[in-house]
Amino acid sequence: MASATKLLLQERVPLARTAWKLADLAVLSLLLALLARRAATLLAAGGAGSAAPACTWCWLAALVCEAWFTVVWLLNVNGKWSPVRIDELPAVDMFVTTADPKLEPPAVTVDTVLSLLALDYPAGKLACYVSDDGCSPLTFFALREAAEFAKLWVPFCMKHRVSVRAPFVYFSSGGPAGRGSAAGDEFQRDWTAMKSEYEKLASRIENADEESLVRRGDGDFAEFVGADRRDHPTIIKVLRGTGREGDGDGVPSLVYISREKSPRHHHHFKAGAMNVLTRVSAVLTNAPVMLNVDCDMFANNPQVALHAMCLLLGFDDEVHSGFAQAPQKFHGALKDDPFGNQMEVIYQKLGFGIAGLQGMFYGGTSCFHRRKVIYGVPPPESATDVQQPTRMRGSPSYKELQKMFGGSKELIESARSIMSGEMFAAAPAADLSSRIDVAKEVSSCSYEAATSWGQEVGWVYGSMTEDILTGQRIHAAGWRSALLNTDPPAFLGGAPTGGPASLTQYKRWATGLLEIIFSRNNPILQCISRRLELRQCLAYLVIDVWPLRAPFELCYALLGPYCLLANRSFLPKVSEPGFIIPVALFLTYNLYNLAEYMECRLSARAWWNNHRMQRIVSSSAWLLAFLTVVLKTLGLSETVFEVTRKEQGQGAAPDDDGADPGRFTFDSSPVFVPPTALTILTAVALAVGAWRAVAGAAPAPAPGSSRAAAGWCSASGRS
Ligand SMILES: O=c1ccn([C@@H]2O[C@H](COP(=O)(O)OP(=O)(O)O[C@H]3O[C@H](CO)[C@@H](O)[C@H](O)[C@H]3O)[C@@H](O)[C@H]2O)c(=O)[nH]1
Ligand SMILES: [Mn+2]
Repeated sequence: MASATKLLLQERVPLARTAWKLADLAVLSLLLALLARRAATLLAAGGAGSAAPACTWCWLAALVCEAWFTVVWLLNVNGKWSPVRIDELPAVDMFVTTADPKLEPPAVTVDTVLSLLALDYPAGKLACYVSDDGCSPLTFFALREAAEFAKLWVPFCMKHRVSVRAPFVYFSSGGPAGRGSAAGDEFQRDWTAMKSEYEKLASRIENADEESLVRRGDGDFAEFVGADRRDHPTIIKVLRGTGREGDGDGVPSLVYISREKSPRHHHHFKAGAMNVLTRVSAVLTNAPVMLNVDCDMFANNPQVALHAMCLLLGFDDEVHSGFAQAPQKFHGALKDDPFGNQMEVIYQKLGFGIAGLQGMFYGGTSCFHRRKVIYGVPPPESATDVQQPTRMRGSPSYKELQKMFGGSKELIESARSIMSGEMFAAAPAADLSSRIDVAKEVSSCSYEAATSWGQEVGWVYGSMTEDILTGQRIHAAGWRSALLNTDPPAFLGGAPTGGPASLTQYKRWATGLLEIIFSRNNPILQCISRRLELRQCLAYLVIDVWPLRAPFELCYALLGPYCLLANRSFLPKVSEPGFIIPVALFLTYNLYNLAEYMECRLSARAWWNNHRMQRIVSSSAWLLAFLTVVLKTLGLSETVFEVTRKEQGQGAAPDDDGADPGRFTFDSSPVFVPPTALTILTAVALAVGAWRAVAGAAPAPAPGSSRAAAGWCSASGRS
């Protein structure tokens, strides 16, 4: 039975068929009546011989046959009597966010969207929604073209069981040869045709020009005329799908959304975009499961949605999988991780460790959520928990729902159905285009005013790292999360290349994490007042304190040069017995670290690169994040989400100028000032120390102290 409390990996849902059962019985009674009549006639004929049938043996034979037919009918009735529903997979709404056509080329977004449309999952149960915070006619144009291309691409992927369904990645990974058993003539032909279609698509997207698209102003682009990305009404376009069943050609629905923006309203960056996606999809398809990916995170494993269902439906108790998060992995990653942003060791060591506590953090992308979890519903057995807000208990009234979800009647009705826990509800909307007005209503800037959106409902506002904050709220409600670790990896994305982009990303993360610490959502408070487990709370703190590490590390890094310059020491001297302790610590700590990299099958070079980046990040990105949040707290500045630049097929080849893409580059950003200053200072101090050691070898105490300090400075790996 489908029940809210117990969902299994497999389900038997009985179907009601009363009318059919009555018909079964009617036929059966008629058959029996026929037999009775015949038997009676035969008996009568045997007795009186009066109204004897024309042919007795014929009647006898007929009786035997009809008796047999009755038996067959009975067997059939038995077989059909208690059927169950088959093919019970819940619907999934898939969200893709993009924010800037320059930093996030539309071709990248298109690749991601196509990989989602071609997932191995019933097409009628998938719908893909793209949020475009850039309000870009180019992005819209690219998606419109992709929607056409999908009609060829999806059937091709299904027919030939294509393994990677992001076309750019697929076609750049070589020719059709050696693609499994299907590599026959037909495959060769289809492959060549498809490649040429894809190249046409890519060049149409590449050559599209914003001005002429808008100037031509053909119907589709009318709404983009004069639209400023920071100030424009909502644009929603149904690119595919006149209903839950898509267009009936086996390709899921696709909807483009550029939410309303106005300078008078804070748009809350990605969190705001996700909340609009949540509401728009609620009034269109209202799937009980939602997947979200960044625009550069394509589905690398076409079965990922099926795998996710194993986690979402497979536990005896759904509390174990409020959401299923796939590890962030990167495609075309640079060799030996020069910018320390592939996070493999962090994922395998810390991530898998946390998966053993209350569960993996929500990472902002590559995650399947239950919609009701996003709506703030606590896990079943805690429904009566005293710590839950009253309005979450039982079934909330219309008024309560209105306070939480806002004024849209349609949204409230859809939320009610979701909160009841029904995973297999029937499709609400027949024709997506017929509900655009409702969808626009719920995506307006003012819709969230005086509702729970951004607080207890949806993606939580108030941190640049909205993912960690939102996941933490879910854990604090008592849910656990599951790790979706598939082989091949579920999703692959791009890691930023280059020093500046990488440090900007680290700075944003650190800023957001510190914002969490300084807010009412601080994990310690959540642990005390809600259901965030203590060890999970400590796990959140491991990353939340990133920016707080900066002042301490900076201070420690300054001690070395200071001691060298001032000819003092902050470590035991070589001659002292305590000297062995820092040396042993230094060696053990680094060996421990190196061993972790070895165990994750990474090179010593990768270990060194990561170690180096850690020191750079700490004295640059984390330090600046620390200062940014201090300024924000003092009300002197605002924090801003700086989008990471994405490149198509990144990491594959060196830059145009032939430079090594792993080489560390700088720009004029203030983020580089502290580490550069520190490096210069250390170099000077080392020179002074060395000079003193050589020139002043006579005065007894100095050399030991300088050497120990110098050793420690380079030991801490600062570069
Ligand atoms: O105003 C905005 C800003 C960003 N985004 C989207 O947010 C996503 C993530 O942005 P990106 O610049 O790629 O950030 P990353 O640092 O790579 O993202 C990681 O960290 C973010 C939190 O800092 C999470 O939101 C992401 O999901 C997670 O992958 C992208 O799809 C953007 O298009 C928006 O939709 N609106
Ligand atoms: Mn990203």
